[in-house]
Amino acid sequence: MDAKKQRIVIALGGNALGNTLPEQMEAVKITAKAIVDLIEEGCEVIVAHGNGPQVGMINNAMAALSREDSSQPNTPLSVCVAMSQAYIGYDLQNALREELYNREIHHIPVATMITQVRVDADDPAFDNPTKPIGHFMTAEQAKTAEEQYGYIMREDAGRGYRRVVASPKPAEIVEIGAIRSLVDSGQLVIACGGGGIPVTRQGNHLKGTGAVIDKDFASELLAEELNADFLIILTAVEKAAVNFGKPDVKWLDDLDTREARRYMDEGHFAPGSMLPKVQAAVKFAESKPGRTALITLLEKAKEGVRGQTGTRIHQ
Ligand SMILES: Nc1ncnc2c1ncn2[C@@H]1O[C@H](COP(=O)(O)OP(=O)(O)O)[C@@H](O)[C@H]1O
Ligand SMILES: NC(=O)OP(=O)(O)O
Repeated sequence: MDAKKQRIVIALGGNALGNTLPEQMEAVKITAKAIVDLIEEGCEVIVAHGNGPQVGMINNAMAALSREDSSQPNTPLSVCVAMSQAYIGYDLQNALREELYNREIHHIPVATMITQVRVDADDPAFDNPTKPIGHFMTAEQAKTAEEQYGYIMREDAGRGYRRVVASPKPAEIVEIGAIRSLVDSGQLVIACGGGGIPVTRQGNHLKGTGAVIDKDFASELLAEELNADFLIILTAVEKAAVNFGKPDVKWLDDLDTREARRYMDEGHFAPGSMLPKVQAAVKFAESKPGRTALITLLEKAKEGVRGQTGTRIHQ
């Protein structure tokens, strides 16, 4: 009998998708290779992804349209998240299909699930926007965006200014039943894109809400719900570090959740970038014995699964 396949939820970060339309079309080719490598290793893979640059771009375009044409009401941020899921899912599923075919793998259909994620209407995050979206701006451009459009702008880790929006925690993946059916039938599923379309429940009605959920937390919930063995967060660094950016930087290979919590308390992981990844990794590792989270570079995913690199977080 075949050994049980390792079930892996992969969370793709910004470098897996690029910042512009042409960049994304190129980036997804490399991303698809890394994902299909894992399938060839014998893993069952579910793909989730971010949308920060894309949802900002879509939101700006829709706002410009409504400024030009007063008959066009502005598009809610939740609808922009839905648009970003479809746009990114389109590029990713095309690239994955092509890569599977290039390797003569014809039996795995690829599907993108438009995914709604319920959040709590009373989540305190609605009163404290923290999630950076869109492109980076200079201080001058940021001031103009604040004055002209009422955006809330924040400096982002020495890289420039970005708009920030509310980022409530994911409470429930609405389409989890459909996702599970597709995954269990052997399909390669892209789900919870951009953290999921944020909705609140009003009786039977799900109402879109103006926020962008962190894809690290949504991917963690997806991994728990699908009873995954592994949560892999693919980003722009091979490992998480303590004393990041300092001369005495120490790259982390293997951490138990107590050590990870200690490093978080000591402030080693930047909020809005590495901190949510480590928080999501710890939550997943503590959700059930045997579950492991891995943070590594997109290009190192295969070596990471083999235990050869990345930061592994376990109980
Ligand atoms: N302690 C740390 N160890 C490693 N990287 C860190 C740390 N703190 C902050 N970072 C930064 O976090 C970045 C990853 O976060 P982010 O750019 O938000 O990722 P993504 O878009 O892939 O979700 C890394 O590229 C690195 O610059
Ligand atoms: N939604 C989200 O977390 O997007 P990024 O990963 O691009 O920040």
